[in-house]
Amino acid sequence: MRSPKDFFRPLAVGAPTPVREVPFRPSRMIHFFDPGNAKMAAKVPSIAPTVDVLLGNLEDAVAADRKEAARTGLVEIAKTTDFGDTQLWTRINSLDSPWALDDLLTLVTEIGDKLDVIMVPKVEGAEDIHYVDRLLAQLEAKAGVRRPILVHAILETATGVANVEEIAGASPRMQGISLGPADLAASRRMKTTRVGGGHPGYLVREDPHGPDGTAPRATFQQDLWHYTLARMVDACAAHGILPYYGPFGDIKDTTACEDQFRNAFLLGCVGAWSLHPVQIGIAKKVFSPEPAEVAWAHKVIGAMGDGTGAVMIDGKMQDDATYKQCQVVVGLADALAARDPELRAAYAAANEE
Ligand SMILES: CC(=O)SCCNC(=O)CCNC(=O)[C@H](O)C(C)(C)COP(=O)(O)OP(=O)(O)OC[C@H]1O[C@@H](n2cnc3c(N)ncnc32)[C@H](O)[C@@H]1OP(=O)(O)O
Ligand SMILES: O=CC(=O)O
Ligand SMILES: [Mg+2]
Repeated sequence: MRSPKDFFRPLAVGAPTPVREVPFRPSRMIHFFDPGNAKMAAKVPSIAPTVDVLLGNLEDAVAADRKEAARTGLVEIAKTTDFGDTQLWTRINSLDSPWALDDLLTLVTEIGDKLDVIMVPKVEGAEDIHYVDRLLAQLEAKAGVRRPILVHAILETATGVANVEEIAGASPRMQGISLGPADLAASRRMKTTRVGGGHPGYLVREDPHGPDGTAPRATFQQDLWHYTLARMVDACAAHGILPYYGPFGDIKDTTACEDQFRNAFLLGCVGAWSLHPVQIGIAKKVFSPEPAEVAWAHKVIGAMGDGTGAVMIDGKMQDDATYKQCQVVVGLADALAARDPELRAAYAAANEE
């Protein structure tokens, strides 16, 4: 095992120095597109200004005989598109596939200076991140890439979930983790065929009541993903990296998508994937704190002075802990407002009320 003193040393001579802190850049939606699909690729310049992250997907959803076209397409798009301050990410093929090595070799060599984050699917443990970490350092050094490309893991195997803490802390390149509910369901042998979201069969039922216990008993649908998401959020927070909800596959059910995204937001996630343009606005709405909530947080911070002691505001007790909660909300709102003029105006208006 390497000494902790070496944790922030480059893994190849000439590779850029690893970051000490993951930069917090808004990433409310990671918008997936297939760079080998001409129709989707043509939409990239118009979608780029409307999203926080554009992700050229090379893995699942790209057919085996279209893998090279997707890779080549991404290189072309990265070289010819002005992304402004929108981040460009990619999802490479899984490390046990015949394409992953060429994905990394080609992308870092050709567009390493354009890529912010590489998403690695089906990560099982720290060893997967170590493999990518060293290879990236070698390729960055060879290609003269000057800032380190960060790594994002998808949590989508039972083994990955069992090892989530070590994955989160495996490298200073670790930017974040997304829940991958579709592959995770398969890996765990769960009996859902949906991509994320709830299931009507996963419920609790009210106790028997009424005369002789025969009254109709209400049922309450539960969240299949709560345990994993909460575990993932804790692992990410403990290691100073960012947690995300992944895909919601029922594109037409925008209401349930919004609910699932909001659960993730409330639990600590900073964003989710958008698979279709209709999900972009949902993620933007959900992962931006409500203006009234931001105004409330400012009010608490203002009333708390140096952040210690206890005060009452509108009948609610505030102390050091709620001060910190409010700082989380205000910190996020400030970061989003710096990128999003509409949100900036909405927050300013709510503060003045
Ligand atoms: C479990 C996982 O791994 S999830 C991650 C992997 N999956 C993906 O990345 C899926 C990405 N999304 C898609 O492939 C598509 O959105 C699909 C297949 C779900 C639906 O596609 P379509 O049937 O074409 O949807 P629809 O007809 O509503 O599309 C409307 C328009 O939006 C375009 N569009 C659809 N999805 C996207 C997208 N993600 N990005 C950009 N444009 C898109 C379509 O090309 C179409 O364009 P047109 O109006 O010029 O014809
Ligand atoms: O890749 C995502 C998933 O849900 O599987
Ligand atoms: Mg998957």
